Amino acid sequence: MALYEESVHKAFDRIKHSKLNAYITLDKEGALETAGKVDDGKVSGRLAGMTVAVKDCITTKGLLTTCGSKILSGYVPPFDAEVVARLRKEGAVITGKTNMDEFAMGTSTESSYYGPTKNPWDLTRVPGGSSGGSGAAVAGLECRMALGTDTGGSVRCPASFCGVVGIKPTYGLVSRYGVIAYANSLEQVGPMARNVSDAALLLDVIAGHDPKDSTSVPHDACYTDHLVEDVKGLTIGVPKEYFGEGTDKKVDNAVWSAIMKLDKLGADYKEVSLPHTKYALSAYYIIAMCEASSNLARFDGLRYGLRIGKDENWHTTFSRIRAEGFGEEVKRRIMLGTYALSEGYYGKYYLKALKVRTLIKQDFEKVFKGVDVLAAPTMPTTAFKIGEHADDPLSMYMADIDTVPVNLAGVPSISVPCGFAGKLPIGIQFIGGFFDEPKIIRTAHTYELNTDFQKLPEGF
Ligand SMILES: NC(=O)C[C@H](N)C(=O)O
Repeated sequence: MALYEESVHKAFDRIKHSKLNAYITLDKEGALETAGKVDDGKVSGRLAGMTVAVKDCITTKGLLTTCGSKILSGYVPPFDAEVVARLRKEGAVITGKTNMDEFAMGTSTESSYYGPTKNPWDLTRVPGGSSGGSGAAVAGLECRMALGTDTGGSVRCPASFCGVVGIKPTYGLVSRYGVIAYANSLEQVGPMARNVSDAALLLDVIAGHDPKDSTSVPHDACYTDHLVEDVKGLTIGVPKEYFGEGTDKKVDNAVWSAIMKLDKLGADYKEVSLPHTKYALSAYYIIAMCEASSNLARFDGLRYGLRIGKDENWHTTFSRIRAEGFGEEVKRRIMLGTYALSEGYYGKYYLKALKVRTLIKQDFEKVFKGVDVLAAPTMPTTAFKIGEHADDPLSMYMADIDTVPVNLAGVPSISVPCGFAGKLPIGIQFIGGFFDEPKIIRTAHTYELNTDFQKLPEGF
């Protein structure tokens, strides 16, 4: 059997016996077809023959796309998202659609209608979210790389919990055309992979201007050119608000060891402050829920997706479909977002949150005048137990404390493994200024080359 076809068979064999529930939909037939064409020399490109899994909120022509929700049951898009079209153009072998928190709302992948995904390092724990299926599939060798989306940490959190690499690009760098929107002003599609080189390669393919997305920015760069081992003269800022209280001691220590390692390799570090960090979570959740309440108004089951009961008047049918089709967390956010946007509360919540967002952005702009990159924990803890936050949504929101400021500001960040607490991986994030992906990729790559935290979970 030819080389790439064989690698597809291997991946699908692993998936068949997997306990992870990383995928919602598989496309073995399509994957074998593309791999066969690569083997025959009919398809080529920078990702030729490489297996890539795609988060289920990114539309794929002819392939079920559910966003982890019952309301999109049976929805098969007639078009590809721009990022998917770019994958195909470069010869990628798309394995299938990965599990996720419903409409990307969550930090654990537990809110998926299709059941929770398990963490390959410990099956009793969550893989992080909302791109938990992508993180688990990469860590569990069920694909070589994957796409996720990061609205408030959804790529970096599962990267951290699953011991892989994840990038949240600068806002506007990657097209959102064909990405089912949760909170447009915050989200970006980002690569996930087992090492920085693969993540940079995937970013090369998906980044770049797309006239079909009005927020897409013309900006050319080759990220794989920056896979150099060199941090000499680089100044690393260590934001004091990201350490200490609320952060697991083991996470704190691992991140500090990473900073010391980079110092030894020739970088300098200094403590800095991002003083508005403490307001980031509230601002993020208000803005994200407001945008979600507006975005999700389009799901009425009348044109596509779930259709139940017999059709009655418009209002009854519409309400029944939405009541049945959306899960609890999605409903909570629609209601809270609608409330925050309503007359009398709009100024008090939504407008205020936007003002806080500006202050947070300014914090980053100021700090990057004195440092090249920032280093901080990606998550304040390692992967938590499935069900641990089930009855307390607020405690789940709190886990996003270190990731959401980056989305509010629009700057890029990369998460890489930096140690273990017991058998559970810990992640460090390197944050850059606008379009400073080359710098954070160089820092992460140099760090990765000088450490050995790129391990496979036991049994894989
Ligand atoms: N979508 C994300 O980036 C995840 C974030 N925890 C949220 O629920 O909004």
